[in-house]
Parts: sequence; structure tokens; C-alpha cells
Amino acid sequence: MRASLIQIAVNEDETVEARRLRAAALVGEQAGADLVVLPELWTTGAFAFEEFDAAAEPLRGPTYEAMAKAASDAGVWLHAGSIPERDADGRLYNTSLVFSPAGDLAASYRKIHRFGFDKGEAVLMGAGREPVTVTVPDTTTLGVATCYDLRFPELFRALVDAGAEILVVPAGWPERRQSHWTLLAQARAVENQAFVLACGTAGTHAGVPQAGHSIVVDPWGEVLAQAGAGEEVLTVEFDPGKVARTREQFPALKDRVLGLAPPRG
Ligand SMILES: NC(=O)CCC(=O)C(=O)O
Repeated sequence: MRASLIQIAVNEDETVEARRLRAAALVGEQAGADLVVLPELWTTGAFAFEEFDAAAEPLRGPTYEAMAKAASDAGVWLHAGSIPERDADGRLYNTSLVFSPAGDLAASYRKIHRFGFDKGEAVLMGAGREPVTVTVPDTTTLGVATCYDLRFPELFRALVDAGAEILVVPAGWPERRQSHWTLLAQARAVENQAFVLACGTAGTHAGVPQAGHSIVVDPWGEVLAQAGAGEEVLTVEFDPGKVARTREQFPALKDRVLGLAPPRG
């Protein structure tokens, strides 16, 4: 499988429309890849909270249309990152879109863990409730999660229980916590014996420099490739069959003890 992670720069000197066109062109350049991934909230920037309302779009809005076309033009599975989605009741969600090579919507996922504690995304957006997997016929199953979700291992375990072998994590992770990003991506890969494809943004928006450093980790926890800080397309080839081999040779997932009693004391 060949995967390309598009670590696009999100800076304030570019309009959303211009960045959407640029993202579509970058996806077009990845024809020949099996899977292409864009980051979280790349239209506005994950920390541009004051832009969310104005830039919010319906699920099948301009970003959906542009990315569906980009996926079918390039003939790739496209995890198009996330958009600020406005639902029919006017509520906002941080919603990821995954397209098949025919340009059909294969899945959408509303981010479950919202970042910001008592401000920003955590108050401006609603929380998703449903973990989501996507079956790539005859190949593998993707489990999707978004940015801050990376800190919550129980979500990833639920995805693995549903058959996920490749965990795809679009993000807008800040430079300040770059060490957590790399560590958590490796931890989610090792504990779940799965590939982790984590795609961040470059650039600076709302005064928050982005970490970049998109990363691909194999089921043994080895880093197969990692980007630098700037805009970059990180391309990596790997064998999804390594998940089954790793789980067979080192069957730790089979040793889980479920339903533990509460701790004594
Ligand atoms: N957009 C996000 O979810 C940011 C997450 C983050 O900065 C962190 O977990 O640290």
C-alpha cells in the first residue's frame, strides 16, 4: 500500500478558497497512491476558533464537492481531513470525510474528544458519539480519529475491536506539544499492533505554530517515515499484512482481561 500524507501549511495569508484549490491540486498529484490523507480543519486551521462559524459548511458543502472530485480524478482513497460542519440545526462539528476512489463518501466521523477544556473547540463544537471504521475492499480496515482523540486509548481500542488495522489521525497539533504527538502515535501503534498514519498541518495560524512532523508508525512501533516542520507530502509504502503477522507472532491483544473489578482499597 502506498500512502501520502499531505501536511499542508495553514497560514492566514491564504484564503480558504485558495487553500481548497491548492489541496485539491495536491491530492491530484498523488495519483498512483492507494490512500491520501489531509489534516484536521485545514480550511480554517484547528486553532482559528473565531473563523469556525463563518467558514462552517454543510456536510455536502464546497469542501465535500472539491474533495470528492479530487479523489475520483486521482483514483485514490482520500481521507480529506476534517471540516467545520454545520448541521441542519445550526450546530457545529469537527467532521472528517473519507472518499472512495469513485468519489463517493465512504464515511464521515464527528470528532469525539474536543480540544480546549472550557474554551475554543470544546465549547464551539458539538461532540461526536460514534467511533467509525472504513473497509477498503480486499485490502484492510481503517479506523479514524482526530487530533486530540490521540490522547484517549479507549477510542483506538474500540476501533481495533471493530477490525481496524490502519489508524488514520488527521490533526492540527501545535509545535509546543510535538514530543507528545510522536510519543502518542507510537504508543497507539504498539498497544494496538496497528499502523498509525497521523497527518498534521504546517504553518502558523491564530498565533499557534504548528508541529508538522506527520508520522507513519508500523504495528511494531517503528517509525517508517516522519515529515519535517514545513509543508510537505510524506509518502510511504507498507504492507498491511504486517498487522496480522505481528498480532500472530506476538499475540498480546489476545491476553486482554476485560471487565476487571474496581480496584480494592
Ligand atoms: N486540535 C486539537 O485537537 C489539538 C490537540 C492538542 O493540542 C493536544 O492534544 O495537545
